[in-house]
Amino acid sequence: MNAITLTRPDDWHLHLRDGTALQAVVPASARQMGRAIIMPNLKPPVTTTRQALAYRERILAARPEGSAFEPLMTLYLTDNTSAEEIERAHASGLVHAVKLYPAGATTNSDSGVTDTARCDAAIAAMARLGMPLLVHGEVTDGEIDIFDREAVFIERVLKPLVERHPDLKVVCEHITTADAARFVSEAPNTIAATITAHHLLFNRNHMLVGGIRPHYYCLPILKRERHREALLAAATSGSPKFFLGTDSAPHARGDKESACGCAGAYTAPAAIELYATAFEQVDALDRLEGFASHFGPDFYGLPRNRDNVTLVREPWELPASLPYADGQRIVPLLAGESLAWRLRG
Ligand SMILES: NC(=O)N[C@@H](CC(=O)O)C(=O)O
Ligand SMILES: [Zn+2]
Ligand SMILES: [Zn+2]
Repeated sequence: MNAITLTRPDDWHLHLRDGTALQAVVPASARQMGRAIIMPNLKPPVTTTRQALAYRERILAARPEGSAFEPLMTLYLTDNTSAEEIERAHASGLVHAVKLYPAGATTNSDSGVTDTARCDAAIAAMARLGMPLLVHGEVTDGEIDIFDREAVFIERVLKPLVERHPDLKVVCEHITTADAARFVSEAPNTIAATITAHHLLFNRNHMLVGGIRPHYYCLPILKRERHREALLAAATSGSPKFFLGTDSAPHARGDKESACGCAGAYTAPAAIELYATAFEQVDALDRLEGFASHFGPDFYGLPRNRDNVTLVREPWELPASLPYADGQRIVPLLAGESLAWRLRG
């Protein structure tokens, strides 16, 4: 096969930042994706509908001329989020989900939730309104090994949460383990997951063997090969519970190549090509369209995109770096390396 045409994909987990960084990264996603669920972990976080709508305007203004890219906004859940704020968000028609960051789990999560019991009223409102809760599923307990934090979160936090709120729609974001893939597969249809391209392509050896490679460092951290294989099996299974979410998380080169480097892989410039590479490894390119373009909107209750994109088998090299905020540069994942598939146009 030398070309594949798909319904235009959407990105159900994307970081666009703000200010000049936003200006630098929006065109990459807008070129590929019809829509994207926009993460609210700005500084300060997007905790109110008003902030989300203002942020949406800034994203719209950063789109290239003629782009129809549609940002789907989210709120950042805190211990103090009220049921009224959830109702306001839902009534806006422009805020599509609410994001749960356990406090301290990842980049800009200091204002996150300390105990989900404190958010019961807000979560009950979401369950009632059919608004999905998007979960960064890692415990933050210092005693739990970083490679175990997702599996422990499922047992300690997620299972009790969905038992308390059986109608709640949940997206387990950027899952990285066989444990999470199994939990989602066996759960009711209210529970789905996004999977990043980098977790489908790489394991922890890629990050740590032969030198430490900071551009592979993201959270949840890359795991063992058996977990990568389980994720690839889930993504290519044809199950509508698993869909595309890049977790493209831009950080300036100096913040990544550092003694204490930031977590996040910048994958937006080659997102669909990276997914195609992963799917082709297991001869499952015929399953890419469902994962990339159908199952996400179906879960969120939105229409599928009506236009198409075409991927062609045409080797190309990712740039070594790209312009970023305030004269800084950003290094995309697989910078300087070659990919077999290229998005046409
Ligand atoms: N994935 C990451 O490693 N980083 C994300 C935060 C997140 O999605 O957890 C970021 O905002 O930089
Ligand atoms: Zn996260
Ligand atoms: Zn993320």
